[in-house]
Amino acid sequence: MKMRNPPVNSLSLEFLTELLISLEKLESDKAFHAIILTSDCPGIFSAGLDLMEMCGRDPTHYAEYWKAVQELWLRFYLSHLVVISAINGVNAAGGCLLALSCDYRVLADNPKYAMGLNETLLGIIAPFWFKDTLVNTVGHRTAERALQLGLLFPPAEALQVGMVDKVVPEDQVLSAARSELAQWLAIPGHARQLTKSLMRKPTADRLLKERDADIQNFVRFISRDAIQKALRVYLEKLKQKKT
Ligand SMILES: CC/C=C\CCC/C=C/C(=O)SCCNC(=O)CCNC(=O)[C@H](O)C(C)(C)COP(=O)(O)OP(=O)(O)OC[C@H]1O[C@@H](n2cnc3c(N)ncnc32)[C@H](O)[C@@H]1OP(=O)(O)O
Repeated sequence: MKMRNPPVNSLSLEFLTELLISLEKLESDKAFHAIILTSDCPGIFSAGLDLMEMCGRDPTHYAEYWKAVQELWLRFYLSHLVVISAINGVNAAGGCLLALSCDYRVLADNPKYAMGLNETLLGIIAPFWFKDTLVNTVGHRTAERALQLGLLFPPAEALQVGMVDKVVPEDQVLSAARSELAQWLAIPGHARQLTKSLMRKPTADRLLKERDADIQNFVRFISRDAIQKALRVYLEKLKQKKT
């Protein structure tokens, strides 16, 4: 599955919906057993959630958007398919969450390709299920430091803390993901799927139990004047970087 939403694969509502439909199609076709998730945007895996969806819109839109974000995470996190990410670019916040929801992560060895949950740098907060997904991957202490500081880890550090499983030269990221896949596909499917569910269901259930409250919380938070201002300032900084 090659993500293509130029220029930065930001996860707009439309793009989230496309990803969701693609995933559902693959999951419902018995011929498919695995996905390699990668990017078609040079140097960028994903810039995360689309800030334009969270800025200057009305509460109904925020609620619709957040429901789609939740849905995509739940589907990826609990997918019965083997999902491996071949991370071939910088990967921030919501994009990093997508990679963390995969079963295995291969990252291209380029110092520019940092990844992490950098929400605090924007003056916003990673929701509890982003946090849980990170904790399940790197452990509590590393997650606590990474989340508070909004750290984006370059490849060597991402490997060291366990945020990714393998770092390979850039031209080998897809072949390395394919090689890894062979090992996962050699395991009896039902046993692997049930084990995945056993490991992940408690984390997903936390959100499933509180889904509506989580939407309301997001809408309340993102609608605050101070948060809207912080997002506008961040977007402006991104634009000024060019001049
Ligand atoms: C209670 C809970 C409350 C809230 C929870 C919210 C959780 C949020 C999760 C998120 O995912 S927030 C998004 C975080 N993402 C980032 O911080 C990444 C921001 N982007 C960048 O750092 C860079 O763009 C880059 C990905 C490193 C790429 O850099 P490059 O120099 O190649 O491109 P450029 O910066 O010029 O961007 C091109 C173009 O794209 C716009 N852009 C970038 N990122 C986003 C984004 N996330 N959403 C929307 N638009 C984005 C950027 O402004 C440029 O636009 P322009 O061409 O019109 O100037």
